[in-house]
Amino acid sequence: MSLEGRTIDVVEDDPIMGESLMQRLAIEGATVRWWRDGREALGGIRRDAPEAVVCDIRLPDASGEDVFHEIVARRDAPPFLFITGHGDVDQAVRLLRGGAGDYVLKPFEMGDFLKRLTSILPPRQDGATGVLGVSRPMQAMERTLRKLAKGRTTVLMTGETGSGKEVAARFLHGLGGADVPFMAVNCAAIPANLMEAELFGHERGAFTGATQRHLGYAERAREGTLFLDEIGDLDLALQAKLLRLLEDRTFHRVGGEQALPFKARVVAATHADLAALVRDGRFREDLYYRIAVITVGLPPLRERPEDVRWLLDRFVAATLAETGSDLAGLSALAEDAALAHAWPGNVRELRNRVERAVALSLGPWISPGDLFPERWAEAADDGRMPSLEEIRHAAEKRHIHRALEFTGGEILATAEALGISRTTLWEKMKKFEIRGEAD
Ligand SMILES: Nc1ncnc2c1ncn2[C@@H]1O[C@H](COP(=O)(O)OP(=O)(O)OP(=O)(O)O)[C@@H](O)[C@H]1O
Repeated sequence: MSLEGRTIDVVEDDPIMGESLMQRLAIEGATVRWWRDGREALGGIRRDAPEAVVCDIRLPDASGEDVFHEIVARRDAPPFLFITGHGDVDQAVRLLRGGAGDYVLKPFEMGDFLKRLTSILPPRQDGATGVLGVSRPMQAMERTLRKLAKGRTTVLMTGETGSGKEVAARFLHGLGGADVPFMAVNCAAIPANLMEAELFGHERGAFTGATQRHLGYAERAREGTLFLDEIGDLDLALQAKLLRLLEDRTFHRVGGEQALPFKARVVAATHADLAALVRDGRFREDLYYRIAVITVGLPPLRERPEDVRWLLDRFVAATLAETGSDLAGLSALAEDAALAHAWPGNVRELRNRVERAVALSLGPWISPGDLFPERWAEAADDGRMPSLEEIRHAAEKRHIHRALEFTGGEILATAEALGISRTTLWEKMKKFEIRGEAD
């Protein structure tokens, strides 16, 4: 079994050991990131969600055991392969009991190391990832959703507005395969007094104006998905009814006697801090625990620059095709401006900006001013035409970033891929203020 395409983080302070592990794992086809102390490792592993971690037990600022304990407390924690000296074997055995994957004793033979690492890796997921995003956190999220595809476990999607909670819910729904409905209900948009009848339906004559039987969302969802958006805005009385629906998996139409079976999966979404709403008495604690069993967090777009590029490419291509525009595409400077932007409205904002830019750009290339007209208008100086040199530098910088990402930050491989020497690459990285992940 090869390491082709696997994502592995190495936590090692020894430069020689670190470099040789990086090289060997890259040769095996893995995407590798290297962290040199505990603090760096904690941030990096949390952000990147690798499939496995190779970790030295002794680090300058912490022990590998500390790093492991911090990470293992998280859901979907990757397995650890510890590198230990003879003096640390007791500790390594303790770690194994605590759930670490395995350990190798220094000095070790590379073949044995690779075999052990391969054996602790989680099985490959069927089907390609990269539907929701290409960044590591989004790929990890996709893997989680694929695991949840079968069954009816309730899932809570959290994340800032526009980060893609509904898109992720629809993706999960689509994984189910069957041709069943996805019923989306915006709990913030429906008035509280109408919500019960909307959700559970009503019988004829249940109240004034109920001239016919009406099937609610819960019933129309059949064996599909009931997507409850903005669940934090659900009225307290309705929260009690929703809890009963989830506990008993039955419901009554308003004015109905008969208990009807509820067969759908509930996916709830919120951009609010539900735990805080529970503390304020605005959300039932029992319902909170019932729906938060599996919580999937959508990271804000500003924390995943790889997805900014990927989404830009997709949205620009799609919008050009849809509108029949003859624009050449996004300029390198516009992409840089997009990468520097904080995207408070997340993917929704990105999509809107692209659509507006395509509609308004005078071309041939979409400029930073097309994407961010408000900023362009404010800074008169910026309204000038970029020089050829600026365009060339921006393109070079962007391409070096891409190559570094592609090789997992491996300098030699990046230089080779770009057809320049290692020194030239270093010089350019310095000039463009690019920090290598592995330097
Ligand atoms: N991974 C993605 N790929 C393509 N488009 C996406 C992706 N994520 C979000 N979008 C687009 O961004 C917009 C907002 O997405 P979505 O409605 O899923 O966000 P949300 O988190 O549910 O927002 P809100 O909290 O405001 O309801 C939609 O137009 C959607 O098509």
